[in-house]
Amino acid sequence: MTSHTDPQRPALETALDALPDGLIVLDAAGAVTHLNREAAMIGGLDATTAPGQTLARLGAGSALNWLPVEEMIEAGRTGSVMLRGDTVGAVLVTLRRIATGGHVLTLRDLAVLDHARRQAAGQRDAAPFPTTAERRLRPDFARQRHLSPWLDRMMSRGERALLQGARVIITGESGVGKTEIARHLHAFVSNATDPFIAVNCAAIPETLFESELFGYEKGAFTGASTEGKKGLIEMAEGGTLFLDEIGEIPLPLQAKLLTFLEDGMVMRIGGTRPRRVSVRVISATNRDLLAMAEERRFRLDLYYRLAVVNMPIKPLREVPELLDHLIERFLTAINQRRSQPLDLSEDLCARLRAYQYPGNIRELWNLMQQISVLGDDIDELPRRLMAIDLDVGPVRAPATAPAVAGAEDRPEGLPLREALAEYELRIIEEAIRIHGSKRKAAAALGVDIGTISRKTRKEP
Ligand SMILES: Nc1ncnc2c1ncn2[C@@H]1O[C@H](COP(=O)(O)OP(=O)(O)OP(=O)(O)O)[C@@H](O)[C@H]1O
Repeated sequence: MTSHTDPQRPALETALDALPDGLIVLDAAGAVTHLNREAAMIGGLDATTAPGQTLARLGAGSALNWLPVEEMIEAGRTGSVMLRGDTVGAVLVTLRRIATGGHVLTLRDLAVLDHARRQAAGQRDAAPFPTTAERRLRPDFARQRHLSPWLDRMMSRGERALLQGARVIITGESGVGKTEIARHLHAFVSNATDPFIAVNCAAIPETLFESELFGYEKGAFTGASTEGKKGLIEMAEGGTLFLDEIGEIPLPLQAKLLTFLEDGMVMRIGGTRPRRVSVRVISATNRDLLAMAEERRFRLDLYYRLAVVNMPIKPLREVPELLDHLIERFLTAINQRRSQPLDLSEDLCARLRAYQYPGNIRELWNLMQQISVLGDDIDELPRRLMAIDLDVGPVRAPATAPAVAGAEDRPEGLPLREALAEYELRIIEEAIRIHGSKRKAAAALGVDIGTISRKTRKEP
């Protein structure tokens, strides 16, 4: 290893930061001399303050319990040990002594090794495996449920439903975390090796839908593989099939999906023999499926097969306790990648809290990454954030109006679309009442004044 004054060091550090495994080097006194980016990610460690610290001090409050490694060093032992943490999962740490009298530690995330093992065994996954940075950003649902009784109730509802074998549909605006919730529900009821197959129904071209979902037998059509191919439903055998954006599924395919949901049998294209497949189905949408059913664009019988239990997820702007937590969590994640920690000014924090996030959690993460790049430069920061009038203050949804109009929440006797319009009007009127003018209410709700005027105009 090179010393701090070695001119080669920046190049070497860059190379160490590109390693897929975590690497920590300790000197003979047990102080950290090097800690690469992956080690900071996997271990939840702060790379900026690491040099010179002992593992015991550095590890206090980190994502992993480092005690077994400290004990090995103290006992003069080397070898491998498995560490665990709340949000990190299992990490294999290997300790070796080096000629300087110090130690080198490598950190390998077991989830990555397990994924590689399954790939080698031919059990391909539909989605590429996320990087450690992405996985470290995965929601800390235990903490979030503690902070938000509403989220806790909703998650418990989903967990109970799956335990009882009922199908769940997760509804809510884009970016509220429907996919993450589906992943959590899957993990809650499955073994670690059970497949979770996420299908984005909006992303599959209509012509390929049937073969992707149901697979085909060899020679089923020109261009078909000579081996035939399992569809995504079969790939989810023994695990969970997550049908995201279910509202986008083409009508003819809806009938075929309905048949599968009713009898659990899959017929590949060109096949003659149906196969029984045992999968749990979770679906999600940001569309109003009942309104689509009224317009004959979504089959009502399919809706009732999929939506035994509904999990309506609130937009981020209506869950301020989660917003604060996420700002903090994303800031920590950003700082793990920076050499100089990002310090958010009070003004910027207030803006991040007041903003209405039409793109929800995805937009918050995107904004925070932009801020990390642009710094506190007012001229450069996204205009939508800087246009907020902080004197007006944020409007959260009035307590009288439910945040998401779930089927069970709608006023007696009103069709869903009218019920939604009525909720919207209530929220707007409440904002006008709180802020005293339509202009201020528009600013607080993050819409333009024209929208407020139009929606509050009384029909003759
Ligand atoms: N509870 C959460 N805590 C932290 N990050 C979250 C949480 N929920 C979602 N995210 C992050 O926000 C982004 C959007 O989440 P996700 O894809 O689950 O939303 P979605 O509702 O499924 O969106 P879409 O409807 O567009 O598919 C992802 O980067 C995800 O990791």
